[in-house]
Amino acid sequence: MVVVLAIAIPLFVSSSRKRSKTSYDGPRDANDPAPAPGAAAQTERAEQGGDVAVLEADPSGVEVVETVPAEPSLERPEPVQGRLARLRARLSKSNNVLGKGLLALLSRERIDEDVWDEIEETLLTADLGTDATDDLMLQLRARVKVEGSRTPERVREILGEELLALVGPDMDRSLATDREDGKPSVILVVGVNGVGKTTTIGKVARVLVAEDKDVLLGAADTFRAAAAEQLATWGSRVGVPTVKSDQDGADPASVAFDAVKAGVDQEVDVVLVDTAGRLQNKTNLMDELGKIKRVIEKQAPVREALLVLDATTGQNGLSQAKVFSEVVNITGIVLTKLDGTAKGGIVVAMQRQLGVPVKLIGLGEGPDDLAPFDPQAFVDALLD
Ligand SMILES: Nc1nc2c(ncn2[C@@H]2O[C@H](COP(=O)(O)OP(=O)(O)OP(=O)(O)O)[C@@H](O)[C@H]2O)c(=O)[nH]1
Repeated sequence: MVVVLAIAIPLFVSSSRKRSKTSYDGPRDANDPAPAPGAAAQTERAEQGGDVAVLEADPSGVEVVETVPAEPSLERPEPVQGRLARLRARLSKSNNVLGKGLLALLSRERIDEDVWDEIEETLLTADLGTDATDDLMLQLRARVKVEGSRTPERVREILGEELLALVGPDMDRSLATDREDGKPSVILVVGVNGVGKTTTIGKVARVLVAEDKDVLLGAADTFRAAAAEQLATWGSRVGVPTVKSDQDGADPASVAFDAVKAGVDQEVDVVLVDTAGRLQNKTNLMDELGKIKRVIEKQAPVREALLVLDATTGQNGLSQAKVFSEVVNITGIVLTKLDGTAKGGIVVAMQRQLGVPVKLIGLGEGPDDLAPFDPQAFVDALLD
């Protein structure tokens, strides 16, 4: 099998990233090994605008081809700070149903059983799930009773506090993106097809580049040939290399192995591994993902397994989610397409069902439309 490692070398780096980091062809950090003989000449040729192809024998018998297309300039990803605040308008559908709808109902002077029924229906419509809806109803009834007359400001405060408690402000939503024990952090990304895995990996790579991390992508979604190409394109826009196979239907575990090996050899901070979601049955899925994880862990532990879920599928996504969580130890959820749904309550439902935090949310198709999930900013966006 031939594995292609596509590395985009910029001619002009407009961002503040260190020039050498984007090429991964020489000493990038203080602790990096000395460059291989010829590396300087290779970089020089690339800087002059030429393509470079390096063939080398991999100890596992896999032929590795390294191509270095010259790129005029790299994109500069947006800083991550305050992204959810910037993207809050994208939650407008959820905001109208969950936030504004509830605020209006709870602000009524008299809240009789009919109004409570409407409140319950609103929560269920927003896909909060029955458990969370029951809990929130209990809390709201108790607080409204104690409160007596309510100003709109007070209603907003109460609802804000209760929604925040439901979303779980204390869950650890950090991503493992630092090297540990001299190894890169490997992040495995799983989920059914079409939920936005490849797009999410591309966006996460940009987030990491904005944080000045060295990143490498592994295209272990070998089911759809275009997926690997799509991933490599995302990477090349920000100078991140992709390890992929040039063969349709290649063994995904083998690509994952090569990607992590390249990540270890090149001393990157993070290796993000894309996987295919099109698997006919659970046994097949278990076998394939299990194998991918095993071969990766011959070289470095999988520090994160992110499950990507499409928010627009609502409660239907939950059964898929459960299957994946039985196969791999999910450490976080990425909820995509929250910009296209009124069902913002799905954040709470997913977390409750799977017992793991939503770490990232997708709020559009743009390259920087992915935000770290911040419970307070999320609740504020729903209510304001
Ligand atoms: N509106 C919106 N669209 C999104 C978001 N995330 C991904 N998409 C779109 O969803 C579609 C599918 O995304 P992919 O990344 O190809 O999905 P995938 O899970 O990798 O699919 P396969 O490779 O077929 O398994 C694309 O058109 C994306 O642009 C999001 O947060 N909001």
